[in-house]
Amino acid sequence: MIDVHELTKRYGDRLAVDDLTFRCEPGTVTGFLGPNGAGKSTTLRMLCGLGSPTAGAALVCGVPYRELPHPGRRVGVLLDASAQHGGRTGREVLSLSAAVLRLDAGRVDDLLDEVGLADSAGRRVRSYSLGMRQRLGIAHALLGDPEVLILDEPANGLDPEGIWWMRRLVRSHADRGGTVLLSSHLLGEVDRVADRLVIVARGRIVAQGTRNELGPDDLEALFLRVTA
Ligand SMILES: Nc1ncnc2c1ncn2[C@@H]1O[C@H](COP(=O)(O)OP(=O)(O)OP(=O)(O)O)[C@@H](O)[C@H]1O
Repeated sequence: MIDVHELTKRYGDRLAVDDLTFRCEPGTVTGFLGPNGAGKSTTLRMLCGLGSPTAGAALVCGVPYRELPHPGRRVGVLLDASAQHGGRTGREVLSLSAAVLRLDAGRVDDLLDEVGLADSAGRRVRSYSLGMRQRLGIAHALLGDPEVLILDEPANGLDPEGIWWMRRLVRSHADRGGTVLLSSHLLGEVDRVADRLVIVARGRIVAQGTRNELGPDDLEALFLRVTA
């Protein structure tokens, strides 16, 4: 469960997030859409404890992220796939986090396999392509088998097979009762996988609901209309 309530973030005199309220229920995928600079990443960062709200609340599993006793086992986060240390191998990145989460080593190998990095696991991350970093970031998010996934542009850099795989992964996570909040500029992808949409512009929600609730327009037309 994700609960964003009257969430506001101000940087100096710039209002990046302006009084957002929405909820993501277990068993659903929520697509979080908006033009560049709309406030999506700022919102996701606050949900993951990487920034404090100026006002309002960003709750995951009922509490602010920083108050979760075992966050890696509750919430899987992919915000910036390039944030991993370039001098570590893919396997080292996952093994370090697996040790923190007290997972057995087999989990790392299973995930490397699942994300298609088994053959590159011994290579340093600095030699990875963008798509490979993205796959590693996804493996990292899944490591603790969390109920909530918060993913910022997860398809970034993925090849067509990777995008297909990502869509299935997100869908099956929700179908097993998980909660997914997914930010992306790929409207067609979001349209295929999301149960609900939250569209923001200039820090404010300009539309939210299921596709049916949002009317018959195709998503691109709807997006352009509500964000204009
Ligand atoms: N650390 C910061 N200091 C000052 N302003 C910031 C900071 N981070 C973000 N902003 C501003 O907040 C607003 C929202 O930015 P944010 O990165 O959340 O948008 P976004 O919807 O994720 O955009 P994009 O689709 O381009 O990633 C922008 O005007 C941005 O310039």
